[in-house]
Amino acid sequence: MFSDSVVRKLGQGRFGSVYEVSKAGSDEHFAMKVLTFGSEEDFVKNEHEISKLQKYLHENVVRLVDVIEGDAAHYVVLELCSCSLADWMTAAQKLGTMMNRVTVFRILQDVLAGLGFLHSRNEVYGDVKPSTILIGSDGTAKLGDFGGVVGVGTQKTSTSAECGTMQFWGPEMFVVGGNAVHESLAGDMWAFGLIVLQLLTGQEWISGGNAVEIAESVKRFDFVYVCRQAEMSSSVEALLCFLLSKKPQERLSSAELIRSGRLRSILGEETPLSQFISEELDNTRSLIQAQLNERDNTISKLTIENKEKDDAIRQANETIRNRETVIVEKDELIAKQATTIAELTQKLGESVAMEKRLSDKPSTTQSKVDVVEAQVTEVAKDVKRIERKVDPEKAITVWNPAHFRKEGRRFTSLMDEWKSCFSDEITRGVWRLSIRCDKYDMHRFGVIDSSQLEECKTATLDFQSGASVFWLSTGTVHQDAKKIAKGNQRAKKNSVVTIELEMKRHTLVLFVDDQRQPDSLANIPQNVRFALNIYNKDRYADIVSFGHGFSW
Ligand SMILES: Nc1ncnc2c1ncn2[C@@H]1O[C@H](COP(=O)(O)OP(=O)(O)OP(=O)(O)O)[C@@H](O)[C@H]1O
Repeated sequence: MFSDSVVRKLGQGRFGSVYEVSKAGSDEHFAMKVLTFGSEEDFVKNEHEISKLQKYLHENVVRLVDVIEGDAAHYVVLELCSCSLADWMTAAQKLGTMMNRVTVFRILQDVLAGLGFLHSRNEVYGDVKPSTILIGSDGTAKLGDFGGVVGVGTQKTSTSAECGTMQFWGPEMFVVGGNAVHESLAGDMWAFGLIVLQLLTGQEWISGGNAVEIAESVKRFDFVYVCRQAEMSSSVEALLCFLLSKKPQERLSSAELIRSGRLRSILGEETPLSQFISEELDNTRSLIQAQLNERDNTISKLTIENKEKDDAIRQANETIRNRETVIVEKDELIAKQATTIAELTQKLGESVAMEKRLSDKPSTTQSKVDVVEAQVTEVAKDVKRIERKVDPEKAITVWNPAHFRKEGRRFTSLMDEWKSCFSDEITRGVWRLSIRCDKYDMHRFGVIDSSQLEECKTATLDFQSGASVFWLSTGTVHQDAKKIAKGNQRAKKNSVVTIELEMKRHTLVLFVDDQRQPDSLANIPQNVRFALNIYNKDRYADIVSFGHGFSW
């Protein structure tokens, strides 16, 4: 019925919060006290307070409207009052005003009536203080908190946290350890006396920050001294003498005080009540309004602050979420890099192992070198044998044919004589020889008929002898020593010139810098060798590549 209709928070007690609520479907407003229960003990305490409120109906007791029992709290719906006496006194203090005697009288009379009602039923209110006295919408003061109500003589010892504010305990209530004993009605009258003094002087008279200091302050308290200080009338002093006596049995009971009419005679004597009523109600209203405004301001300030805090928290959460995403991405990147590193490390390990395997086999390599060198020696002998047959007049130098097999080999002529080199005999397949000369002047290379080889070696090795079938000389391509190929490009210094021999078709094709030249040679004999021929000192030719080629 009252859910979802909270208008604002009215106050906060030790055992719960109080809210203004509106009743669904009506304009009626109430106060709702939320008494939570975390334990069986709390539950019993709440039930105690509720049962007392249910039991006592009086115009100076706050009216209980309804009780709703939730899973973890009792929702106690009460008549809505304007404020507590404590709120009013604080507001008056802030405005620098004092309550006039009539107001004071009216409030005290209401409180006394409430206490008298409870006391007549042998109940100790147990928590008389400005914050438990509520001012109703018509200005009537009411006892508003029944959590401390106990039957007279009930041996109830409670801690300061449970039973009201220690500043209002009578001196007899203090027992060892800062606890209170509530068993007599006189305790309520002491607190009532303190409220009289506080309302008349606008000041609190019991001080102290902790239980021991407060107990000391109560025991030392001397109302006569206070009355003199505050220049109270003797009649007020006389009244307080019967309320603030250190001996409980000397205090007036609520019934005696009501019967005696002392409150009216002392406080109401100066001005007839009627004169002040309307003025006082106005004052009350403006004070209450001032206080309500202040509360609203505080609430709106807190709302703004809370909103700012919420925004800040939201932003911080957003930043954290973004950072978490970046961290996850970085983690993934690191994981990927770790995998790559592991793979590379494995590959490195494999290549180190391979290197080690290779370096462990020097003897194999060495033996290959030995074989090659032996072959070279054999070939050198061969060459010498051939050279011996050469006509010294027309001597030519023949290089080792094995040179052809080595890419990058450079042939150099140091003397002014022909120098030649012939590859092994070629009978089948496709073969290519690429060569780069410092100058194509006096360089020749091509293929030569094997059957003509001896003649070529012994004769001045001039390809014009007819033994040659194809060659390049002074940058020009020649065929059969006579014919200059048509349309073929001239080779320049450092051009790479390639000849491709195809033994199936018996053709020889020329390339200059990878450009196939139009004029090629057919009818190449069955058995041929590649030939390289240099004339002139300090000339050289590099074999760029030699081996099986591809047919075009
Ligand atoms: N019926 C009511 N109408 C208007 N305001 C109320 C009502 N009941 C309580 N309040 C406000 O809520 C405040 C807290 O009330 P509550 O009874 O919970 O605690 P208290 O008696 O002030 O303190 P404690 O319970 O700690 O002694 C009061 O001081 C008062 O300002």
